[in-house]
Amino acid sequence: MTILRTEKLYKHFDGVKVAQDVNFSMEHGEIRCLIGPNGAGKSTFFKLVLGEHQPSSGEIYFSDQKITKLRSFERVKQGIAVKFQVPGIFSELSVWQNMQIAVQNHLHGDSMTSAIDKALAFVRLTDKAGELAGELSHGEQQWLEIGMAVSTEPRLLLLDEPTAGMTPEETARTGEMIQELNRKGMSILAVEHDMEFVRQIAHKVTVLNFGEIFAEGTINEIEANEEVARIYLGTADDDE
Ligand SMILES: Nc1ncnc2c1ncn2[C@@H]1O[C@H](COP(=O)(O)OP(=O)(O)OP(=O)(O)O)[C@@H](O)[C@H]1O
Repeated sequence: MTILRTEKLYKHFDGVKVAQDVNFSMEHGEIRCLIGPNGAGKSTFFKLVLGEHQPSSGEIYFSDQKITKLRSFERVKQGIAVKFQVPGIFSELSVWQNMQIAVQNHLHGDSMTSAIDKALAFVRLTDKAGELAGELSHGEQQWLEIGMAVSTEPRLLLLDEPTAGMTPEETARTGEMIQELNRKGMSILAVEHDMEFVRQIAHKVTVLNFGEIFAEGTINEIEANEEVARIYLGTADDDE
């Protein structure tokens, strides 16, 4: 059964096509990585899924329910969460207060407290609950955001470059976190540039180019695809 599916999705900005006939589908329980050159339309695709952009045409289905016309908050209620690349934390508030903001529209009282405790333990920030979010390291800030995104136990988690700016250790830890969430049943769609990280987590990879699905397959298939290498990975021999 699919968790996310798009049908002939198109998005134009003033005549410029940024999503073209995108027929995307991923299964429940899958970790999918979305890769592609700068400007390929990866963030736009996320925003379409989240309802931050309306498609020019086409449909979006979440767990077989059509969500194309739902507003963003309604999609969140259905079980879609996101962690964008640009930090969405309030640096002058504490780690706990940030978590509270993420959860308060969904839970109250004891259930809110226990959801926050659980999420903070998961991202290993329990000891830092009282610290200002702005004083956390870059990696910890990213994890706080992951904690905020998963605190409501979404069924689908969208991650936009979750390891950007991280040290190799932080990147490895983030990969483990994603795999742990996935073992608990969460489906994950991640935009990622770090191919080593993609190899660590992805069940399958989708390559976008000029708003179109250019290729799809396992990481081995994608890395062996010379056309992908030419447009993106920069490893193909162009000299022939
Ligand atoms: N609101 C907008 N108005 C007009 N054009 C836009 C808008 N948002 C994105 N675009 C254009 O759509 C194209 C796809 O952008 P998008 O940010 O989705 O690419 P991306 O694959 O996420 O790139 P990157 O890897 O650099 O983040 C780009 O040409 C961009 O300039």
